[in-house]
Amino acid sequence: MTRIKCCGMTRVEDALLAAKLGADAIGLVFTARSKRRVTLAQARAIASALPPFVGIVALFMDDDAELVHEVIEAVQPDLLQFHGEEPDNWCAQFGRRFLKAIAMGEGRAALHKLRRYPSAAGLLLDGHGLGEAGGSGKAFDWSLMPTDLAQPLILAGGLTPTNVAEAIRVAHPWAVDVASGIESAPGIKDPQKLADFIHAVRQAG
Ligand SMILES: O=C(O)c1ccccc1N[C@@H]1O[C@H](COP(=O)(O)O)[C@@H](O)[C@H]1O
Repeated sequence: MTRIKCCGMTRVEDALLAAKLGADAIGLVFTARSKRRVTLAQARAIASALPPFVGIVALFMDDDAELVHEVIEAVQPDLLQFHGEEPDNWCAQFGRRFLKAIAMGEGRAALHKLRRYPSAAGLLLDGHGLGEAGGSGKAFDWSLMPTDLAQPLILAGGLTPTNVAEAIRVAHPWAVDVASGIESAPGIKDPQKLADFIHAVRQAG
């Protein structure tokens, strides 16, 4: 079964709907580089409303360690996600499980970076280019998804209710991660797209 993370939640009602429809995790974005950035107060409200067994992932992109510490203290996320050029030892300094995102916009050239994160609990392959922020709706060539890595791989970038089944068929990821493909505006989730996305993933197996 392919796990599902719905990223860029800014409203309690959207996070609750994702949980009700069967999302395994929701993502909260804290980096100032995002249109989906949440305040600590928003994040706390979403985190405390979520039912049990739905994970909370806190996303950063080349941010100060101080911000990461503040979020850990205030929100108690289950996982951290680092989306920038943070090295493995920097990501590991918080003593928390983390996902490391790799910008696959560079194509095959980005693949060697996957070996640089032995401490990561999982590797997230996203469609954006080096230096660009994620959450852009850009897909990459799913056939580049490696099959020989020990860590679970999460597929992200430009996934939608329409293309996610094909993405799973080609890439066989442990999980899929979506932000813009289930939105009506940045940070505002569309209930129908959310339902269609989760249904499409569950049908794909
Ligand atoms: O969502 C954001 O605003 C964001 C900002 C900076 C770094 C990462 C971000 N989101 C991540 O990007 C993937 C792909 O997004 P999309 O589905 O292509 O819109 C998303 O799942 C988040 O993990």
